[in-house]
Amino acid sequence: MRHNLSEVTELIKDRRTIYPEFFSTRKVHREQVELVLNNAIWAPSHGMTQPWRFKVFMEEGKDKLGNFFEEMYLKHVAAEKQNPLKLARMQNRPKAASAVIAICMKRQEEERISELDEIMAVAAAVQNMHLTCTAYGLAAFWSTPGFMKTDDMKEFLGLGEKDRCLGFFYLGYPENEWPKGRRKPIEYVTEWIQE
Ligand SMILES: Cc1cc2nc3c(=O)[nH]c(=O)nc-3n(C[C@H](O)[C@H](O)[C@H](O)COP(=O)(O)O)c2cc1C
Repeated sequence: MRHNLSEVTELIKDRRTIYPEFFSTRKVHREQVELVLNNAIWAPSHGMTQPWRFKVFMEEGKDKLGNFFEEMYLKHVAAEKQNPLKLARMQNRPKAASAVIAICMKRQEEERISELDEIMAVAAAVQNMHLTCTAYGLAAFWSTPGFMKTDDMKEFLGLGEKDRCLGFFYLGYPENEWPKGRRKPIEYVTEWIQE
């Protein structure tokens, strides 16, 4: 065995989504965010395109992001569906976090690799990030608001026409006890074909 399998399994099972409303005021340092990103980039990618791109919002950058979220919510959520509580949450979440990382996918100019493969590679990178956070004891949340798909978002993040924003990754320290997770056992999700 090349690694401690029980530790790896423990880490994978311990990874949890913790929302920014449950982050404490303790700050995550830039060096920690750098380590999280340095682990992200070891994800696999088809053709080694390494399509992940990150925009890290910290300090005052988070205010900019929160204000932009407010604007996007008001613009892109139909007036009759708007909810003041959801709007306030959207705007306040970046403030509650130490860092918010915009998760982006850079599309290859030649489009040799399928868009789905590029997106899956970025998702693998996000899992690396989330596991690294868990190892650190950091709370993290991958958010995918509907307006991430808009041209406004692309412009805000400086993305190209074929690139994609795949959501926002919030980091902080948890305020409360680490939550427990649950999953359906593999019998519910697996079919074995042996003959
Ligand atoms: C691609 C992706 C997008 C997600 N987007 C949201 C989201 O927009 N809002 C939300 O509340 N949770 C979101 N989540 C978190 C899931 O709700 C969470 O992973 C799930 O409830 C399982 O909990 P766990 O992460 O603690 O195991 C997302 C998760 C993934 C993988």
